[in-house]
Amino acid sequence: MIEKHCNITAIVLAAGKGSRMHSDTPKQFMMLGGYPVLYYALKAFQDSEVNDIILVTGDEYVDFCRENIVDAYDLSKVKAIVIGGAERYDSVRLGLMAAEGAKYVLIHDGARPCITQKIISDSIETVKKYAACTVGVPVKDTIKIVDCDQMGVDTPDRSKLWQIQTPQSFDRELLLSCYDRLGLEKYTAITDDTMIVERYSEVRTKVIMGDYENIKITTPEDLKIALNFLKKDVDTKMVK
Ligand SMILES: Nc1ccn([C@@H]2O[C@H](COP(=O)(O)OP(=O)(O)OP(=O)(O)O)[C@@H](O)[C@H]2O)c(=O)n1
Ligand SMILES: C[C@](O)(CO)[C@H](O)COP(=O)(O)O
Repeated sequence: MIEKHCNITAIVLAAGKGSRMHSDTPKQFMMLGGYPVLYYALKAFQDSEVNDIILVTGDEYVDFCRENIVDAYDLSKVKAIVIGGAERYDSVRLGLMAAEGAKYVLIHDGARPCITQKIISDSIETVKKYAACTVGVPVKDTIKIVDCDQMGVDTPDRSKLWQIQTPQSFDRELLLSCYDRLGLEKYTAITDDTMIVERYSEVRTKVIMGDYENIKITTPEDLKIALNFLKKDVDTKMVK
């Protein structure tokens, strides 16, 4: 049975250092089209059917986020600003613990500003049915497995490969129980939350179509690409 009325919380991650961006300012706080990168994801959730937003950031950026982003843009659904951890999954765990009362959580990279309302509503509809869901897109290029000398080892069948994005959406109790089983061990190879659910539960994650524009800003050229994707929305907002 699909539940209609339950608390849905977005957990927006913004505690990374952005080492691959090579910028003094973490990428989520860099300006893009007149707004901080992080603003776009928060605004998308503010305008969506999620009830609350938990923002996870570095301890030195809590005041900055509150004053310059949450209050400045009247993002009233942000119920807490939580201090993150060393790895992405540490930050998720801390956000998850703060999302008390949520039946479902949508975990999203603050560095993915091009998220759409369709992605959010499709994720909510799907997590209610499957308990674990991620958005992604089928890969367009050939993917090669290489060894440490960068010599080709194998070429997986592309028809089975998807590039995974966020939000990743879960029944909160399910994800919490998987994080409990993960414990405090350190795994550098954990790059998303669906891996944790695969490893520590029997639940299979439903993968749904995201959007090729829902890119993660990781390296400098991504800023130019995202700006193009966002430009029409930015122009519309600017004239309001
Ligand atoms: N300890 C961490 C690491 C990452 N993130 C967040 O997770 C998202 C995806 O991570 P990534 O792109 O890897 O960001 P960084 O860790 O900042 O980048 P890098 O790996 O280049 O240092 C980002 O919104 C980032 O702020 C986080 O909240 N806490
Ligand atoms: C969660 C993620 O965005 C899905 O593509 C990605 O795995 C995050 O990886 P990162 O190394 O933290 O950027």
